[in-house]
Amino acid sequence: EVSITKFPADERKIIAKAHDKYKKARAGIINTRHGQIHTPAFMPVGTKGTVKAMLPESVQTTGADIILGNTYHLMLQPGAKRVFKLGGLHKFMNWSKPLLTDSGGFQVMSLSKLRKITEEGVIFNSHIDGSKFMLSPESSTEIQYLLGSTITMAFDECTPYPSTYEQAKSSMELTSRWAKRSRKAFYSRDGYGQFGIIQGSIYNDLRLKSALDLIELDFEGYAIGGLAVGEGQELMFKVLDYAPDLLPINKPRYLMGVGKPADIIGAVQRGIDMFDCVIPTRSGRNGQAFTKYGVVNIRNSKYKEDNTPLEEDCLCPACKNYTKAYLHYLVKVKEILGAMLMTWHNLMYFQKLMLRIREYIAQGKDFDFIS
Ligand SMILES: CNc1nc2c(CCNCC3CCCCC3)c3nc(N)[nH]c(=O)c3cc2[nH]1
Ligand SMILES: [Zn+2]
Repeated sequence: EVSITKFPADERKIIAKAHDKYKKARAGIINTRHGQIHTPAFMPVGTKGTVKAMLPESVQTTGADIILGNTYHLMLQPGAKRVFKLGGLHKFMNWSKPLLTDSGGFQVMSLSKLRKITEEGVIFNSHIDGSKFMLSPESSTEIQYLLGSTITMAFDECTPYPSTYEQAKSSMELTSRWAKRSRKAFYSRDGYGQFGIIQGSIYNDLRLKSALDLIELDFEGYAIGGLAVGEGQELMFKVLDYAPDLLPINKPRYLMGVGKPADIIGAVQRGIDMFDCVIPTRSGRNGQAFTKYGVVNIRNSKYKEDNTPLEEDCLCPACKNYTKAYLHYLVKVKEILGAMLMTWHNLMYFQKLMLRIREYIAQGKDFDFIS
C-alpha cells in the first residue's frame, strides 16, 4: 500500500548523526502515489505549470524527485476546474512524479493588487485582469485537489517580518483556525498528503503553540512558514535551532522558500528535509550560475573569451557542450537557449548538492563545508 509514510519509522531510516552538531540531520524516503522523494530534497519551482525554460524530462535528468506547482497562478489562468477537466496538472504539464502545491496565500500577498484578509479568507483582485477572487482554507484545498497535487499545503497566513509579538500571535492564531478548516476540507487518499504550516515569527512560545495546534490535526507532514521573509540567515537559523524539534520526528519537515546552498546546509543540520526556492531558476535566467568555485555572473565581460565550461566535471548540457564565452554571449543577447542552459546547470548543481548531503548523512560524515 503506497502512502505518504513519514519515514519508514520501523526501519528508523532516519540516521541520527554521530557528531552532535549534525544529530538532527536525517536522510529518508517519502513514499507517495507518484513515486518516492529522497530527502533532504530540493524542489524546483514550476510557477505556471512549467519549470521555466525546462522540459519536464530535462528537470527529471537533473535528479529532481518532486516539483512545485502554483495554486495562485493556475487558479487565475487557466483555472483549476479546467486543469481538472483536462486530466489534472500531472497530465497537463507531463510530469508524472510528485507535485507539491502551495496554498496560494503567500503569492496573493506578494503578487495581487487590492486584497482584504478576513476570517473567511483572502479576497483579492487578479493581477491579470483585476477580476475578484477569494482564497480560503476550503477553496485553496479544493483547488489543490482539482490540480491533483500529491502534497497539498494548508491555507495559512505568512506572518510578515518584522512583526510585534501581538501581531505575530494573532496571525499565528488565524493560521491555526485556517489549518483546522483546511484539514477538514482535505479529501484524504492513500499516497497523497497534506502538510500543515507553522507560524509564530521569531517568538519561540508562539512557534510552540502553532506546532501544538497543528500536531493535533495529524498532518502527513509539516512546513515551517514565516521564514526567508527578510529576517536574514542568522535570525532564521536561530528559529531553526528549536522549531524543527517541535514537530514530529517521523514526519517530513519542509522549510518554505529556502534557499541558497549555505541556507540549505544549515537548515539540514537543524533537521529540515524539504526545500523550495526560485533562486536556481530565476537567477539562472538572470545570468547567475552556481558552481563549486562560487557564483559566476556570466554577463561579466571577463567571460567573453573564456573557452572553458562552467564546471569541467558537470554533466549538464551547458558544461558538456558549451563554454562560458558562449553562455556569456547567449545571455547578453537574451537568446532563449541562454536561459535554458543556465537553468539546467543550476538545477543540476542544486540536485548534486542534495545528493552529496544525503550521501554524507548516510555515511555518517560531516557535511559542513560542501556548498
Ligand atoms: C522566499 N521565501 C519564502 N517563500 C515562502 C512561501 C512560498 C514558498 N514557495 C512557493 C512557490 C513560490 C513560487 C511559485 C510556486 C510556489 C510560503 N508559503 C506559505 N504558504 N507560507 C509561508 O509562510 C511561506 C513563507 C515563505 N518564505
Ligand atoms: Zn553544468
